[in-house]
Amino acid sequence: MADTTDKVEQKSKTGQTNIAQPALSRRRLLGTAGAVGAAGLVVGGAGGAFGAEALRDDVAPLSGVGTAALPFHGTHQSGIADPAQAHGHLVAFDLAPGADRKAAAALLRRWSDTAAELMAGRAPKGDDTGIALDAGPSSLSVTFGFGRTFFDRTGLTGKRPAALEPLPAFTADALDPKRSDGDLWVQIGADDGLVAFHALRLLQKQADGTARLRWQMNGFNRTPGATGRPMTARNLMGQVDGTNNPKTSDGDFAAKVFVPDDRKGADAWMAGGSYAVVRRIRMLLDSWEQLSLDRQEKVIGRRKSDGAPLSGGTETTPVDLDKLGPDGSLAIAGDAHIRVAAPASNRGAAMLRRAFSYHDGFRDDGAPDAGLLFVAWQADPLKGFVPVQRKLDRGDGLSRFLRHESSALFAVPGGCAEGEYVGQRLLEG
Ligand SMILES: C=CC1=C(C)c2cc3[nH]c(cc4nc(cc5[nH]c(cc1n2)c(C)c5CCC(=O)O)C(CCC(=O)O)=C4C)c(C)c3C=C
Ligand SMILES: [Fe+2]
Repeated sequence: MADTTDKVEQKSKTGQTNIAQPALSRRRLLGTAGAVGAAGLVVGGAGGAFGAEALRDDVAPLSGVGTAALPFHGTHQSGIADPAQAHGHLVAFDLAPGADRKAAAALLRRWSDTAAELMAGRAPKGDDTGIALDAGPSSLSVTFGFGRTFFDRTGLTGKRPAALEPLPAFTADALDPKRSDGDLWVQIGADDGLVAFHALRLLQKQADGTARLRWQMNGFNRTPGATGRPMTARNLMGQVDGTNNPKTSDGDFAAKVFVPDDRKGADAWMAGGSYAVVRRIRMLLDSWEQLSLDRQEKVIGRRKSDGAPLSGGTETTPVDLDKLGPDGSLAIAGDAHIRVAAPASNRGAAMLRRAFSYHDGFRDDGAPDAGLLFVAWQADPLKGFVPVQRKLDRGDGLSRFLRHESSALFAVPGGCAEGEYVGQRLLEG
């Protein structure tokens, strides 16, 4: 998951703007006041002496979540380097029989135009459902990608990137083909559930006749403002997840995540783009929750409370994989998830993890059908997800609590300029 520490500052770094909205709805203002009031109640309830201490600087002021907007136009698509939003929809479509390259281009144009309007907080052109009428953009992002099968169906086989070769089979895979792969992929994220669903519904309607829904998954993350101490998000196992992601401020961030601009040959159209590996990973929460806190922390190699590595320090302290404990054993166990997944254990292989949690009810045995919609972004899957998953698949401490249930790989082109649409360089180049 993308690092969400110091979210306000990071959002501005990644191009997010706050749209001035003089007409904030009454309900929105009441909601903010209500949240502040609730925080006040907690402070008051904790007693007088503690009340003063609770007014510490590290409690962030609540802000208008609805006013934040991400840019649709630019070098890269939004929804990659930006912090993951509170609500997510991942959707794959297959082209309808007879839909050709021209039809696909028209669809990407329709989708891009609509996404640009919605992300700016404007009403879409044409018919609207009204689902998000009184809401601001709420950090909406809409990100489009192409699956391997798209290229044959549109006569573009010659432009299919080598990086879209199918992912290798892993021994722990229990993949459902109906919820895997797809010709087209749309990732929608927003900090408001109605704004996210509104985008999903409009794009689905606009696909009518050209593309059919193949699979759809819904996810969530912590809502901005839900905690007074904004930090890296937690997953459904309770772990702080996303700490050691590449940071946008790292000198080599772009090299790890985005396809370089000087790309030549069949996949030159992918300049500024990225490859998304999408995996629905169910967590075996009944088994996981039976582990003691100590065992859970050893499985990951980090403390559960604050995400600090077991080699010492705070969440952001670099991990010391060589550190020995007082008894002479490794502070971070040999099979700890962060040891096995670390770039240092995988010849530098790195990816940007930007996940959503999911909960789809309960299975027949009563276990939660819940886990992670794992989305990993990288310039080349063979230098990111693939070598790391190969290593994890040999059995890190976490693997026995996970089931990989679906998988897909998409080529996500760079962003487009105003007046253009995402994928234009592929479809018209
Ligand atoms: C193939 C790549 C990875 C899969 C699949 C994966 C699944 C997965 N991970 C967690 C929880 C955590 N992962 C953490 C770190 C981490 N994970 C990967 C890769 C995959 N994880 C990497 C590359 C790293 C960073 C390693 C490092 O350099 O230190 C952590 C620790 C905090 C963090 O750095 O993010 C947690 C927690 C779950 C629950 C999961 C599948 C459901
Ligand atoms: Fe992980």
